[in-house]
Amino acid sequence: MTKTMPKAELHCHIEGATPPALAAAQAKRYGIDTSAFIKDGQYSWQDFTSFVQSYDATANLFRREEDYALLAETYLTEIAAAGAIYSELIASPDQGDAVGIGADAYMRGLAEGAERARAKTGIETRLLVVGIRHFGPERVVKAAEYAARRPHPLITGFNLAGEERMHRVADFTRAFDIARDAGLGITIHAGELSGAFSVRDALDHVRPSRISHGVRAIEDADLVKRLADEGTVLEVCPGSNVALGVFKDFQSHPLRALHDAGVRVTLNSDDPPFFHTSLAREYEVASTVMGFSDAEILGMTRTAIEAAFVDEPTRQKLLARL
Ligand SMILES: Nc1ncnc2[nH]cnc12
Ligand SMILES: [Zn+2]
Repeated sequence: MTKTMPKAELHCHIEGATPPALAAAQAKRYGIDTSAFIKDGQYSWQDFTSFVQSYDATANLFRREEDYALLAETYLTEIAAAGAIYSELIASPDQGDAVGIGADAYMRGLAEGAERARAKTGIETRLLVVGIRHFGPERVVKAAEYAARRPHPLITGFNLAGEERMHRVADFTRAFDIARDAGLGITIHAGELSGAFSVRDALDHVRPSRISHGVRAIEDADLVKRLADEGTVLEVCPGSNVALGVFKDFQSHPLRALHDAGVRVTLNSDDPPFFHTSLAREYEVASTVMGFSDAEILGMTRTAIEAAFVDEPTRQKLLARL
């Protein structure tokens, strides 16, 4: 029974967590037509490329610092009500620039929302600055330089997301070196749309403590062993993987195989309403469809908090709540 279990999430894109009802309210506020990407109250897309287009169109519905506070407060309050005690949100300074308020106001808004949710529910939140792979290495370096300035105390990590099939991981080593040298936690999207090679490249060139997805590593037994030996934590999103067709269904998903091979795995929602899921549903599916015991699932939550990009006192406080 996972409903009342404590939960933690390391991999959720904040704009990708926008409830369609909130998207509709924002669209009304700004007089934006959403019929191209919201149909019958659901986000509409067919493949990863059109998912990114819907994602970007939704992201553009948030235009003021207060909008971002509302978005973060709404999502964090929702998952706290489902038992989440910790959340890391993937946030893009490029998006703050795209809507014209700049990265600082964008991050301040998200942090304000996180603070409101914490005051109401106790949920602890951190923000991960993300570089967008299909914007190219130079723009990702700029995102890393922004994060390296440590512009907000809640910003504790750096990630790379976007179109995994563009460029090579090696093209982004400078961005990750800048982020790592600034003391930020390092994670990277790999092994989702591209195969095992992209996970190996991530380990070789970026040396992350975590990988967003990483699940295609299952195609290479030696790589699975390497992940287990090195203790790299995978931020696995089964609902996202099935929705995007990375695996055809939950029964074919390698979460059980990775877990039983000793790889440290966690449960995450990625872009929950886009993939018709939620953090609570990921926990429920892990239990009722993938057959994980309550103890195994609690272990995944523990792993998430052990791998969280937080200070030690906060980590200990969170571990004490498990
Ligand atoms: N699943 C995903 N993969 C890569 N980039 C993303 N941005 C938002 N969701 C993503
Ligand atoms: Zn993701």
